[in-house]
Amino acid sequence: MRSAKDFFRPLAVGAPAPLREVPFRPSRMIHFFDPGNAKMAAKVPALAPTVDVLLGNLEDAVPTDRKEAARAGLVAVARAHDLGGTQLWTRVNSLDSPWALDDLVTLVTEIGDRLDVVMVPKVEGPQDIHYVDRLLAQLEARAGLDRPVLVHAILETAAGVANVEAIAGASPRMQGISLGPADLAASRRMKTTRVGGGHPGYLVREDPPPTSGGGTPGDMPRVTYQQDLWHYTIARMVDACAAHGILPYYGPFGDIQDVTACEDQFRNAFLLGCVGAWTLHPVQIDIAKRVFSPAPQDVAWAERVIEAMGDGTGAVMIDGKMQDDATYKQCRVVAELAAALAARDPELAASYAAARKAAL
Ligand SMILES: CC(C)(COP(=O)(O)OP(=O)(O)OC[C@H]1O[C@@H](n2cnc3c(N)ncnc32)[C@H](O)[C@@H]1OP(=O)(O)O)[C@@H](O)C(=O)NCCC(=O)NCCSC(=O)C[C@](C)(O)C(=O)O
Ligand SMILES: [Mg+2]
Repeated sequence: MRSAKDFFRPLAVGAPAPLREVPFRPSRMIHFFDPGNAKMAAKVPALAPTVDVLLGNLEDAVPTDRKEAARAGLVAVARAHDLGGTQLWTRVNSLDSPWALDDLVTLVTEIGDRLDVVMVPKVEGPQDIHYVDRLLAQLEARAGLDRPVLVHAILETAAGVANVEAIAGASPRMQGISLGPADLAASRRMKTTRVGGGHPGYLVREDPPPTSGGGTPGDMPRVTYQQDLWHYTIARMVDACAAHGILPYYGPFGDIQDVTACEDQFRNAFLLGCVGAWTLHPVQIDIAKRVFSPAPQDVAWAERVIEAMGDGTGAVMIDGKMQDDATYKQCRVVAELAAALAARDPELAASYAAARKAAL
């Protein structure tokens, strides 16, 4: 553990100073593409204005014999296109793989000035972040970068979940954490075979009605309620991130055709505190945009409460509901998120303005 007084010191001579706060930039969807797939890479200029984050994926889903092509493809994409306000992230290969070192060395020295965040898969504890932290500092110094590349961890091992608080606070570079439900399920020896989402077998059944003679509880029709396999992990991840001032994300939803269940999973994560999710296919982009942007009527309500609460202390009644210092804080979360998103999304800004007008 570094001493508190050294925490914000650069880890290499000539490396840029670490940031004191994670800048809040819209990241409702982290859109995955394979930079070694020429057809997908060709879509980058058209995709960029439609997403908050474009992520060149080098890890799982890129076959072994195309790892180098994916890395080279990402360098080419970053050099060829100006992505405007859209962030460029990458997911490098896992730290125990034969590719991770070259991924980091090549990307930071060749396109470090274009790269906002490096996503590190299969993080098991703070030691993984410390390794990447020092290496990035050395590479930033070599590349002459004037701002640090941030780090995002994927929570996809049982050890990673057990250490999530320490991972979140391991470095000032930590930008956020995403759930990695597929690898996490395997690591935990869960018996699912999916990427995120629920499972019909994970349920609670209502109590049997009182028996009056015949029949056993096993014979009676009873309603069942499917439960959320990921609730515990997401809630824990959100707390770890919030406690350390970094951002939590849902991660991927693999049933591309089931847009309804995707929206449900994304919305649960949004309500619990996540700021975005991964989009694996273009059909998921608008879902994430819709879900991770506060609804116009919620924003209008939040602004009304903020106005009525003045300096944010005391208690008032609005439409039969008590408002006080704590509801004021919740409303500020919603209103501040809406303002940050609207600054980058004129369509959203217009829908907020219309709801504000209707609420007058
Ligand atoms: C699922 C796949 C194979 C279906 O790809 P497809 O071509 O079969 O689908 P399609 O519906 O036929 O595609 C329609 C059009 O969209 C294009 N397209 C399709 N996807 C994209 C995309 N992402 N970005 C840009 N364009 C895309 C595709 O090229 C096609 O273009 P066309 O109309 O011109 O022919 C494809 O969407 C894909 O490869 N997506 C990314 C998969 C990926 O990155 N997986 C890894 C992340 S999840 C993960 O790693 C787990 C985790 C965290 O680690 C853990 O839980 O452990
Ligand atoms: Mg994974």
